[in-house]
Amino acid sequence: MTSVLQAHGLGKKYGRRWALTDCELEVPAGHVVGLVGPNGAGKSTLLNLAVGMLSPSAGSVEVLGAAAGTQQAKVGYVAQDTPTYGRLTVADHLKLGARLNPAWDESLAQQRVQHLKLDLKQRAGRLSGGQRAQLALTLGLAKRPELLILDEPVAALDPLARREFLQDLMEAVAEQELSVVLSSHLVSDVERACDYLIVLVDSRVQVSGEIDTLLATHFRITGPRRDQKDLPRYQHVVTASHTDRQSTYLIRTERPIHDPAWTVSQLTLEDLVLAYMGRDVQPERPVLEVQR
Ligand SMILES: Nc1ncnc2c1ncn2[C@@H]1O[C@H](COP(=O)(O)OP(=O)(O)OP(=O)(O)O)[C@@H](O)[C@H]1O
Repeated sequence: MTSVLQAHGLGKKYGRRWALTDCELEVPAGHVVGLVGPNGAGKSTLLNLAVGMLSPSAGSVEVLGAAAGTQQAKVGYVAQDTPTYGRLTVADHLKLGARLNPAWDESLAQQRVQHLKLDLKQRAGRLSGGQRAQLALTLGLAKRPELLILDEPVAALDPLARREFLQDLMEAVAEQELSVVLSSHLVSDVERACDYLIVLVDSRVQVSGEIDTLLATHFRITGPRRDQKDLPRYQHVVTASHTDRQSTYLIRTERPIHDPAWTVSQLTLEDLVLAYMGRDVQPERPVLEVQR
């Protein structure tokens, strides 16, 4: 199956500072991919490279099997600031969408506008932030893309609207051949809607893969204090912490853990994400918002 997103040695530099470094990714089609990471990690940079709005400073990126930016009819993109034209009405946006997109689904667009109670005659500049986001998302979905890329699509939505939007997205993925890559700060949204995870921190991909597989291969082990060098080589340490007598490791391994000295526990998605982000949640300065 074609990869929706494939990156090799991908990097982007703004001036002298790298915003994305050595990015290796291969995301298969048919997934809802959650791209998570703290502010400034490089998420928008990666998504902008994927849609061809930025060009790489190093390496390459392909989308749907072709160079990024060359498949615009098949790729929908909703940028972080949910761009709309302030002076145009909601109806104008739909007309524009219909004119610019060969696979435009007018009935889907009308249905969503009605359901969201958006006034067709209202100028976009007079909509609330959340309504503007919904309009931009409607345009993205009605384009009927093969790949929909959404940069923090639900950030401006209220909790109910957020849940409904993610539900719509999952239905669209189930009904049509749609793959989605969305960035989010909310682990709960990723948990609800995504089946594939990419964690990006400090301009590097820390981990990527199907969420079920990641959860089945990561464990917390706790037991009498032991040095990392004394763990088997097939147990890859993600994080380690020690007291005088006890060690706790978060490890990735494909093999069963038989050592009776360890108490083994499964991880939640939140544990896993936070472990790769390299630190615990600090209430006074959260790096990743966790909502239940
Ligand atoms: N146009 C630009 N010029 C210079 N530096 C930039 C530019 N855009 C982004 N950066 C820098 O690149 C780094 C990555 O930014 P990016 O917007 O990709 O992060 P992000 O993970 O999307 O963050 P957020 O979650 O806050 O949206 C940051 O350090 C940012 O300051």
